[in-house]
Parts: sequence; structure tokens; C-alpha cells
Amino acid sequence: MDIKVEFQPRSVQELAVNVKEPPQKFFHKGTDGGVLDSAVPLVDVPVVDIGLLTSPSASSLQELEKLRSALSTWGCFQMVNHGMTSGFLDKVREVAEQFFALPMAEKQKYSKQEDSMEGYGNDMVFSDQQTIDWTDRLYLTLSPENKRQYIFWPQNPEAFREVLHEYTTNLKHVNEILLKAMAKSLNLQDDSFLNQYGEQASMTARYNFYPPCPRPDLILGLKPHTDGSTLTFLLQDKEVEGLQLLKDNEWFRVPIIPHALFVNVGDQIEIMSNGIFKSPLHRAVTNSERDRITLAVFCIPESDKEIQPVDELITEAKPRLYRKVKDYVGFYFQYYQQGKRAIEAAQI
Ligand SMILES: O=C(O)CCC(=O)C(=O)O
Ligand SMILES: [Fe+2]
Repeated sequence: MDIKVEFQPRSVQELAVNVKEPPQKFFHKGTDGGVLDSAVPLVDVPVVDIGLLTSPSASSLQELEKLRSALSTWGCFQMVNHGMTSGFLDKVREVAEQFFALPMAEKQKYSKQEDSMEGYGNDMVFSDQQTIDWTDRLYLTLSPENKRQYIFWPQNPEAFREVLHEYTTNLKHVNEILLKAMAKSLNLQDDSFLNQYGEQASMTARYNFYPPCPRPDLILGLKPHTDGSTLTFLLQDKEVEGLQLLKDNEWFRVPIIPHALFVNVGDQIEIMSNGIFKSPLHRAVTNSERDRITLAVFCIPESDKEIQPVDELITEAKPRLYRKVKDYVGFYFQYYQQGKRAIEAAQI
């Protein structure tokens, strides 16, 4: 008797190598159909110099204004002069590349458990209707350090942990500078956003690995979403483009600047700023030729801290838009997997 055994891939990476026609669950339907429109224009995302934001010179004021304008129109910017050398950023990219290039059995030593986020794996499936993203991920808690689960931190390549630790230390510092600068740019006290953070604020990393996809016209690497963070730092692939942003109902491609980090506002800053800073809708598209690897680091306030719009930003002309929320990230992911925006639950 001829028994047909269906191939069960353990990752999108494996699927990409072994299957010519991807399963239906990856295909976007409805309004998301026909995702890759080759005519998507490139957006000129503002470039902000972190060194200038903290300098006592007149150019500091100009840079603060650039930051305010970038975050209130696009909700993002390309960050330069962040204190990390190009060589170091290359190292961060290199260890990620080396990890995803390991044999499956080696990567699976860091597999996430079914019901948790952390570790190596792909989309959690909540329903048959869900569209699955064409990506494998490695998800890690970076800080607070006592919450790190080292069982998920690769020991191969050898430099992985040390490089990621150094990257975390740098981003923590930059995050503080930025939150203060953002408050200052709105004429608020420096710590207006930071004081909603709490002592146990966290940072999490998501390595996104997008293998080549045979149907980039119908399959997305990451479905349209906003981030549940305060700020997200994205280290883009150095050569392969794929990030797109929605503005006024039109998609735009985000260019690669190899030594810059792409920074975007997440929902929690949209809430704290009473809607002045925008959490942009974005997605990652696929391509049929090359792997693409990105590293997103999400900054998140302490989970039992309530966050809400800063008092001074609620005026008669601009009434309060969002209610108080707690543990935003907790319910964010369920909304995300259903293709819905969690911030709507916080809207008044
Ligand atoms: O890979 C990208 O370009 C986008 C990643 C992203 O948006 C995310 O991880 O939230
Ligand atoms: Fe994102």
C-alpha cells in the first residue's frame, strides 16, 4: 500500500527549502491580498543625531524639533551617532546570521515552549483563520537581567551572549536619552515619560529570520501591525530591504542605512503622549531570493505600572484620547495574532 506521509516542517526556514507551494495558512486574504505592489515608493525617514540631542548647543534645539516632527508625522526616524560603531553593529548582525545558519537540531535546543513567547520558534496559532507570518524568530528577555532566561540564549556562536549583552547596555542608555529628549521636545519635564516606566522596566529582543519566499506577491514576512512597546529599536538587515510603513493609507518602503538604527514609536508612547507621537503601522514583505534577518528590541514599562497620557498633554483643545492601561503587552499579542490593533481597547 502506498502511504503518503505529509512533510511536517519545524520552521519556515525548513519549509522554504522543502516545499514549492506554501500552505494556504500563509496566504493573505481580503484587503491584505496582493501585498507586494512593486510600485511602493521609498520614504525619506528623518535622520536624527543622538549626540546633538544632548549637546548644549543651538543645534540641539533644531535636532529636538526634528525629533518631535518626525515622531508626530511618521512615528519613526533613523538614529545615528548612537555610540555604537559600524563594526559592532556588524558583529550583532553576524552572530544572528551564524545562529540561524546552524543545523535545525542545534537551533531547537533553544525552542520555545508551546504557551510561551521566549525562545526559538514561529507564530503561535490561535485559530484556523489566522494568517501565519513567513518568519522564524528568536525571542529573548534582555532586561531586567534577573528575568533573563539563559536557557534560550544561544551558546553557539560563542560570541552571541556577550555581543547581545553589550548591545542591550548600549540601547538602555540610548532609550533614556531619547525618552528625555522626546519629553523636552514637547516642553515637558525631562522625566515625564520615564517616570511611567518603573524600576523593573523591560527590554525584549526579537530576531526575525525571513527565508526566501516563493510567493512574495501574496505572503508577508510580518503582517501589518503596530508595536506594543514604548520605543522599538530595529537593526535592519544590511543588504536586504523589506520594512514598509503605512501613512495616509499608502505603503512606503523604509531604506537601509547600515550604520543607523531604525527607531519607531510603539503604542505605549502613543498613549503617554496622548496621540501626539504616532505608533506607525508597519509590515515586513518577503522576497524570493535572499534571507533577510532583522533584530527588533522592544522597550516596555514595568508590567504592573499603569500608563496613561501625561497630564500636561490633555487640554480643552486636545482632550484625553486614552484611558489608563496596565500590562499592555499582555493583551497586545492576542490582538496581534488576530490581525487587530490592541490600542483600540485603550481608546476613549
Ligand atoms: O523585520 C522588520 O523589518 C520589521 C520587524 C518588526 O516590525 C517587529 O519585529 O516588530
Ligand atoms: Fe514591528
